[in-house]
Amino acid sequence: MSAVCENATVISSIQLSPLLSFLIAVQTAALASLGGGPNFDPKFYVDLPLKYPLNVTTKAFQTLSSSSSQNTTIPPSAFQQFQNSYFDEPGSDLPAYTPADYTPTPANFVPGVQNQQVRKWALQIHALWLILARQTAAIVEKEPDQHTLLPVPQPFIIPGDRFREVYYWDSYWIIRGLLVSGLVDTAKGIVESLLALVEQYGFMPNGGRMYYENRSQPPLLSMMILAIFKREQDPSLLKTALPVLLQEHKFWTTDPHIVLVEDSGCNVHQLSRYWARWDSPRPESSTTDTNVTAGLSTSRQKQVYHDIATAAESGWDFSSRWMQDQEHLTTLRTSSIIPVDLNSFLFQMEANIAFFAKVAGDIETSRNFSVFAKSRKKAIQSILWNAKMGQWFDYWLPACSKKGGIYPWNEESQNKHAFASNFIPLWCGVLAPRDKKIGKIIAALNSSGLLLAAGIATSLKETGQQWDFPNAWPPLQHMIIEGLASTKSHQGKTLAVSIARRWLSSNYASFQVVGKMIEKYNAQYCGQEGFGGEYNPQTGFGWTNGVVLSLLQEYGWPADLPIGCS
Ligand SMILES: OC[C@H]1O[C@H](O[C@H]2O[C@H](CO)[C@@H](O)[C@H](O)[C@H]2O)[C@H](O)[C@@H](O)[C@@H]1O
Repeated sequence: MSAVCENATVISSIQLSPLLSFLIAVQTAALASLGGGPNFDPKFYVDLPLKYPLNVTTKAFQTLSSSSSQNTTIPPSAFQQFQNSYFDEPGSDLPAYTPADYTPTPANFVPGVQNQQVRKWALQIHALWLILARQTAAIVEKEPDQHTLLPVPQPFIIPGDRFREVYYWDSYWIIRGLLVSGLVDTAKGIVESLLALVEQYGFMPNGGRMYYENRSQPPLLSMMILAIFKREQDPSLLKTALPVLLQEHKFWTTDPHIVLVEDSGCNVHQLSRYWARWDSPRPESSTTDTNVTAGLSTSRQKQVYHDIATAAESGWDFSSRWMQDQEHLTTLRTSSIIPVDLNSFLFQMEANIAFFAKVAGDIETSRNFSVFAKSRKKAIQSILWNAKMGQWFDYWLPACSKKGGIYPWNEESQNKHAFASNFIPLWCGVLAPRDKKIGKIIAALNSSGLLLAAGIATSLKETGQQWDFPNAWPPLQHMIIEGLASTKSHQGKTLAVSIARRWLSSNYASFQVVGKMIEKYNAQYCGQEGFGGEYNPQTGFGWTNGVVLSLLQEYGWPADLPIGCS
């Protein structure tokens, strides 16, 4: 039988807009002129709003570049002057906004929190929504060639710091927190904005910037809608969202995201992978990516750029999870991997669509999606589940597929390293709450080495990348805690409470020292922030706040239980 091998893969890349091409040139010039260092952030330059039309600004930049002596380096003072004269501050096109549904002390707020210190902290976090709420300035729609921002119809909550725009998967935990805070209309507004973006693009971009149009992020839109429905029981949002979710589902289940794998019993399964439509440096990190691929052949560079952008689509940018040698970005293989979490999220999306369609009275769609969910569950259990090890593993596609693009299955192609993602299917309801496998999964999690004093580590490998050891990310904690709690296992439920308490203690202790909430923490040591990756740790922080409020709502905090690091 003839085989199709990896080097035959075609990456179709979308076009870079003239505005982005220009801002990348500015970013490159800024690095040369101002020098690098830990505070140089390439994203800053592609977020700069232009004061004047693109042709005027480009001309001024050309004049500045050609007037600088010898090579291309512009003197720092001249660069700074150019920046001040021709650009507004990044984020100035996203004015702050006070959500109309905000009150400083919401009714029935985290009722189970009896400890007054913890209640005070919860209210401080609640107040942070005011700092993180934004709306699109009217000028963005009026002058689209001067802003990289994607305008959206409703105000939204940003993660914080350098993340000045709306993000896809972050919004799920932000919405969970907003619902605890009683900001239901704000939560609905975010969903309305995301639905508008999906209608425009056919998928939800990574975030609200032009440079995120080449990829998506972990697909949690249907979960945001479900969270609001659980609170409000109003079917109207489900009905409006249904056709848009069908569009999103198509994006994830057609070429190039769809992958076919034949199991040992000759059954062919459909699963999905991450795949960015991009084979150049990411505009927001162009100078960084160019550095990573220096010295590689052009075709290798394109492949690495593609797998870098694809890792950003996974939300895990970057991690040894996607690297062939567990160490170097040049060995990323992200687009040749079938991820456990992505397929579990899609199972959840399919089950949600089946439910939403039933509520909307569209019985045929509901039946079809129940079948899709059932088939995906079967595929997850056949290709990704490992009965011996009691967990699910990502499947690394063998280099060659059979004719028809069908990949063979073999156990060695499961990536047996410990990652927090190996336990995400529990959250997505892939198993029934009383499934016999649950005991084994809890044992596997307990012996994985990932459960540490201050949370669940992302992996066991310390690569210096942010989605690796010893970093502990809020969404991963929350999904595993809720996954364990959703089982009928007493042990699972007890473990969920224990992880939640340690996580809250660590976030609390850090907040008492730095006065801020951080995007990621250190799983090893209580109260310490995370580190590594291509940017400094960011504060704010949307999903961190959402997870804390959601856990406090669920578990409360007894009056006599101390919080913080003991
Ligand atoms: O600028 C580098 C990368 O930054 C983002 O990724 C990280 O922050 C996001 C916002 O909190 C989060 O969703 C993601 O999981 C983080 O890794 C961005 O999403 C990337 O696309 C971008 O390249």
